[in-house]
Amino acid sequence: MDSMTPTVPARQRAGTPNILSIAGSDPSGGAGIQADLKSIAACGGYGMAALTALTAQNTRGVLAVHTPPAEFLTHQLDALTADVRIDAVKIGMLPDAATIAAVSAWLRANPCPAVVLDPVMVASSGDRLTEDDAVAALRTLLPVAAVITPNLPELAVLLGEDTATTWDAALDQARRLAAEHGTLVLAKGGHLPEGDGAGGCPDALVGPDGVVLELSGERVETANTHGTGCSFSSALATLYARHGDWAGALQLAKRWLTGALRAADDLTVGGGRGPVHHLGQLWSGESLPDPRAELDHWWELIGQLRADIDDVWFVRQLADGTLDRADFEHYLAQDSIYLTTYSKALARAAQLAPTLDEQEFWANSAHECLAVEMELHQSRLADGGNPTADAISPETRSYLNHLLAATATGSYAQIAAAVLPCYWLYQDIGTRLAAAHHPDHPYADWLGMYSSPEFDAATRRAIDITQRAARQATEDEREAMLDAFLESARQEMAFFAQRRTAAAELKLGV
Ligand SMILES: Nc1ncnc2c1ncn2[C@@H]1O[C@H](COP(=O)(O)OP(=O)(O)O)[C@@H](O)[C@H]1O
Ligand SMILES: Cc1ncc(COP(=O)(O)OP(=O)(O)O)c(N)n1
Repeated sequence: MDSMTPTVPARQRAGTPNILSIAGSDPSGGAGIQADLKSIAACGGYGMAALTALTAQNTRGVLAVHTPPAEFLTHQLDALTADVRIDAVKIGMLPDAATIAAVSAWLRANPCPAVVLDPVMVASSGDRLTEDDAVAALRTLLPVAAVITPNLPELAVLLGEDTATTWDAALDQARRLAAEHGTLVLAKGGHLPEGDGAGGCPDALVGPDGVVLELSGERVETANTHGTGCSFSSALATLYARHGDWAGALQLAKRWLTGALRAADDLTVGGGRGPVHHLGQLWSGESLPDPRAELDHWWELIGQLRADIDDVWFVRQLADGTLDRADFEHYLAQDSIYLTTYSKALARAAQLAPTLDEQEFWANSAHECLAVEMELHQSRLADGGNPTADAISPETRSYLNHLLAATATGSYAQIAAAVLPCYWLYQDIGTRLAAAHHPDHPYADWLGMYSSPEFDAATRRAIDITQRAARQATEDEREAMLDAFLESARQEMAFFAQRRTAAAELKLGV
């Protein structure tokens, strides 16, 4: 049978991606293609499977392996390429050299940029899944992969070395394997001995030049870890096909796998090492792993606060144009004080930014903040601006203290999260107040600024940057980001709700 349809690159495809697993069968459902299909489904892909081998296996071990003729694997693969767009491929158990040759020939004829190769050799029960003399053939297949996902013993066999006993040694081996084959290597710490110095179950995506992304995963207390390697590699392929970014896909895959391990003991499958619960998170109502979901979730968390802001006297009166001029000028004076410190937080984000692009965004924002907004504010102040520290209201001081603490001690990701509500809430309110924006509105220029396409674009960019930082953050750092974001949102609310104080009135000559 001829292969007729070229494999289509996977990057950022709209809709559900088609993911092909080329792997062996585990009738107990915890590893092999059964685990792959469940993982693919749980991570939002359409799963397909071409079988390389049938094992007689349960949760205690592998009793027998039957390998169909390699030509029949070629028939399966050709049947798919003749009909189905394949967005990513996961390769698992390849029992012998003939099977490896068939997969290699098919991939040469149908190149796919999104191949995750899990070089399965020995099941954790100790049973061999690949013939000894097939290891050399397996090495020749490695360059077709975008990512290779060996466990520590497999990593060592591929290099012809001893198994790493420390995380640093594992990272070094992964880097050398990546350099040798021009791929990324996912170093997995699941097999690290206790006291190796890494703690938990770390993973790292490693390229020829070193670590691209390192994740410090917690070790979940469960005996049910059968098929973790199969499940992880399928999740990685699926999430890459959905989002087009290996580091982001790894973050999501790791979080999903940790959730599946946490739910593993809810299942009762066999008397040995049982499977992880691939669908546990979906069944308990969690949504699909999605990099956009993190900030959507944050936004939902402040849903009530956003609704409450619309009811704040200041916002209501601003919208209907009845806001007293003295109240508006008091607000502008406080905002001017706020903006001088806020721009310093933006400048600090520029200083810590990991890319030139993000540095430029934050630096421009700091400048805009001072030059454009201050000018607008000061032109409207009765005394021409220049508020002094004496005039700071308790609400402004509290917000500034929060920002100062975040910039003094927080990481780049935390600072991004802390400055985000000022963009996002103003853009949100600005969009709704745009309905009140007509040339005769007493505060038309102010309303116009926060409902402009430029401010929308800047807000979108700040959200995207924060989202990317959240995706690459550790679990602890993401929590700190959320805390910073929620606190800034609360401070925004208090800022809008503040009333003129006698001291401020005196200073501002109201
Ligand atoms: N008990 C556990 N808690 C958390 N993560 C685990 C646990 N066991 C395995 N993992 C993770 O599962 C993934 C695959 O596990 P590993 O044992 O390294 O590979 P394999 O299943 O291929 O032997 C790794 O990310 C590892 O950190
Ligand atoms: C058919 C089949 N393929 C692969 C494996 C190995 O799976 P893995 O995810 O490495 O998990 P453990 O076997 O280590 O639990 C398998 N057992 N069967």
